[in-house]
Amino acid sequence: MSLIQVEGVSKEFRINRRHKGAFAAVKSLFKREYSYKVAVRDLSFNINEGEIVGYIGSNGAGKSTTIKMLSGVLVPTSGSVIVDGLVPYKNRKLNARKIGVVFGQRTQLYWNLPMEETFDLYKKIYNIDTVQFKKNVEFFVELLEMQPFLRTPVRQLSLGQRMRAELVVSLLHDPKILYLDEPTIGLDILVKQKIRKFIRQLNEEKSTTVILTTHDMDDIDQICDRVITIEKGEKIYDGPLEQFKAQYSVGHKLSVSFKTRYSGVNDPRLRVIEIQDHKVTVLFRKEEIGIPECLAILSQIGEIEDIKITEPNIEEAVENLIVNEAGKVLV
Ligand SMILES: Nc1ncnc2c1ncn2[C@@H]1O[C@H](COP(=O)(O)OP(=O)(O)OP(=O)(O)O)[C@@H](O)[C@H]1O
Repeated sequence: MSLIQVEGVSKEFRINRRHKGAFAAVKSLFKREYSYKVAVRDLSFNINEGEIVGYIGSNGAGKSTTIKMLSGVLVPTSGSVIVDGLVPYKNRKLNARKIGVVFGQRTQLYWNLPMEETFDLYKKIYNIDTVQFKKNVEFFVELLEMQPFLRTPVRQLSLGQRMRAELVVSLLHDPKILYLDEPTIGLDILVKQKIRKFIRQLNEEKSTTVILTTHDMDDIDQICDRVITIEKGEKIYDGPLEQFKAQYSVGHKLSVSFKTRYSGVNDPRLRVIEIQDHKVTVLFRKEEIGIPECLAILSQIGEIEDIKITEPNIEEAVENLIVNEAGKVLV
């Protein structure tokens, strides 16, 4: 049976309607008016133990609302959520022992305490066995290279150091599932790489199931095996990352600079997307035409000075998928 089972889940928020003016404020004391916002609609998916799933979509698509229902913070309006045999909102305490949560924009750390003492505090909160605790602290501190700043108060840590600390406190009690909401937001590329590598190692060594929401498509590319895409509250894709990229990417990009002015190419497999004097950029699909053949065709136009090939990009694939789906709705 799957570790996480989401079946026909919807979440609707009731929003207080406010009218302008003093009279309207008085009137609203007697008669409240509401509007409703459907944040998630008829959502279903299953996630097995040990999977790393990227949960992606545009701003306001419903990602955080889903994670909050999985972690028991929000109650679904309809449908069922079962996490490791429990209904999260009905068993918040038990569920909390099975999950770790990191929200990139919110902290679980204590400003004035150094990490060493914060770890001790979490040991008490979760009542973690001493042997398990020591083993975990050692393991995480080494993997995330945290030794140099264990005794520094949190308020003096950099954003990257704090994010590593957030990860550790959410993992000290060995949760089966880790929910990560924008874990690399605002970090420099070196720290991002460190965190991505850590998440993969965690998954390999402890089989932790990871659900990651992010707008950074490199996170998805480098961490996840499977992608679920949600748009306007509805699931629009669920499958392997590689299939997602192959199905929705616009293709490889090839930019060629000529010694002389670019004079035009006529092959349906090469889609010209940009022309600048001596330079042309074309899109092509590797299934239709290989790079050597592309270059052979382009070299007939003139002498080539420089080339640049860009791999399909997952960001474009997401945009493409959303445009496709919007088209379907309109038809
Ligand atoms: N407490 C709330 N009350 C009313 N509406 C809400 C509430 N929380 C979320 N919403 C609305 O539900 C929709 C989904 O929001 P949600 O935060 O889940 O999106 P998201 O995919 O996480 O977006 P982002 O990528 O911007 O964080 C949005 O339209 C949002 O405004």
